[in-house]
Amino acid sequence: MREFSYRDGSLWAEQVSLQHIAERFGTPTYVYSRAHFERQYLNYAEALGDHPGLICYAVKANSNLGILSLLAQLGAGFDIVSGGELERVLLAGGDPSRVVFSGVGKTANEMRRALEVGVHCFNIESEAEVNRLEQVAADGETVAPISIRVNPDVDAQTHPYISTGLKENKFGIAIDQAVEVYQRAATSKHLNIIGVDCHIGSQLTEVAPFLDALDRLLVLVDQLAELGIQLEHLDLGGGLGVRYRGEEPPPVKDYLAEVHKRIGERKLSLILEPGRSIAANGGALLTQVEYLKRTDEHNFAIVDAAMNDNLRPALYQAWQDIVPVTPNESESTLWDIVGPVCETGDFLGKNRSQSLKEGQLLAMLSTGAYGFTMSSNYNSRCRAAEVLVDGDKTYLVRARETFADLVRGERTVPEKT
Ligand SMILES: Cc1ncc(COP(=O)(O)O)c(C=O)c1O
Ligand SMILES: N[C@@H](CCCC[NH3+])C(=O)O
Repeated sequence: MREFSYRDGSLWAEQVSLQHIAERFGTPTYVYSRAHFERQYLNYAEALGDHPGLICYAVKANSNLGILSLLAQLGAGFDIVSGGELERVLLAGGDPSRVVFSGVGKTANEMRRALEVGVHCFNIESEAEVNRLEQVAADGETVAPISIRVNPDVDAQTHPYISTGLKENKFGIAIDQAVEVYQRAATSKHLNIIGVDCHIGSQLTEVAPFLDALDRLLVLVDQLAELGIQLEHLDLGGGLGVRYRGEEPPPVKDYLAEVHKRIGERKLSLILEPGRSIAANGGALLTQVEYLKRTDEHNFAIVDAAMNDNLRPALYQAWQDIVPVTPNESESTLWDIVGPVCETGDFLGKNRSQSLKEGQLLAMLSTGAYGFTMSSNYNSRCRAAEVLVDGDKTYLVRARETFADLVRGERTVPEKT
């Protein structure tokens, strides 16, 4: 996390101290580093080299308009999974012709809107979806560009909840049925087959599973070419994993060098949909210690951020570093760092060695991806503020929610008559 570092005994994001951000915007607050997002995106774009291709940032990782706009300004493409994400991309100035639309449950309305704005491609996940998209395109007297998401049945060797490329997962079309679905789609004058895609899982720290999937996809690409179905692109889905706690993901350029070697002379452009590796280490969740509570079993530090702000520890038992904004020299003890939500599973970190005081500020690191986007209002908690740091400037890119936001659209009912 190069952009988050200690200076003069305190933690900074780029040229702004987190202490200053907490004083100005309160806690809990997500803090993002613009430089990190830009560097990570450009790392992918540069690794494409002279090969044709498109980096479609996975909006689900962090969909704040500030983040999407800075990526749009760099010419990024976007991978979306809902109509809401599409509208965010458009509002942020993203180019719809660089958007790929993934997801197993696209509604007819979402398809219509995506056709209207001209997305690059629909990543189709089932035969039923082929039929629905064909109908929507026919009704609109247009042609929908499509790719079929195949499920290559490879083990991504990641957490089972974020593994998506095995036969038992709900995603994609089994690779041994893909030819049949392509042939069916090829009969339609309202569908234009342009690609193939897959996504085998997230937080992969080895390239081998990606390359296994690629090898299987290339067999399919060649088979389709023999049948007269020539694809223009191959989309390998999400990006590499990140370092949360000692993981060492390989450099993107090594990964893409292997990919290009395998694609060889085929006239295929490459699409990637990285989310986590662009966003995760560009964010920190700032929180304040409310209470210290010691029991016979445990020391609990109750902080003002909770599972509704960052669900990853509760959902995946994920580890993310929690560090003091201003470290002190006192002796450390083990703490469970927990939130105020009424759930035993509401923790941010367990058995963390810290020297803590009430009122102290902590930063939960590596929370730029799947942090705010997975947050909720559980326990009627207002969602956190989001602040983007750019050098010595700070932008409040999402105001902290208020009680009025919490109850917007709700109403009470009259007394029973
Ligand atoms: C279809 C698709 N593309 C891209 C991504 C982003 O993956 P990652 O954040 O691991 O780069 C995901 C999420 O895992 C996904 O489901
Ligand atoms: N939400 C997950 C990643 C899921 C990716 C979505 N396909 C995480 O926080 O690790």
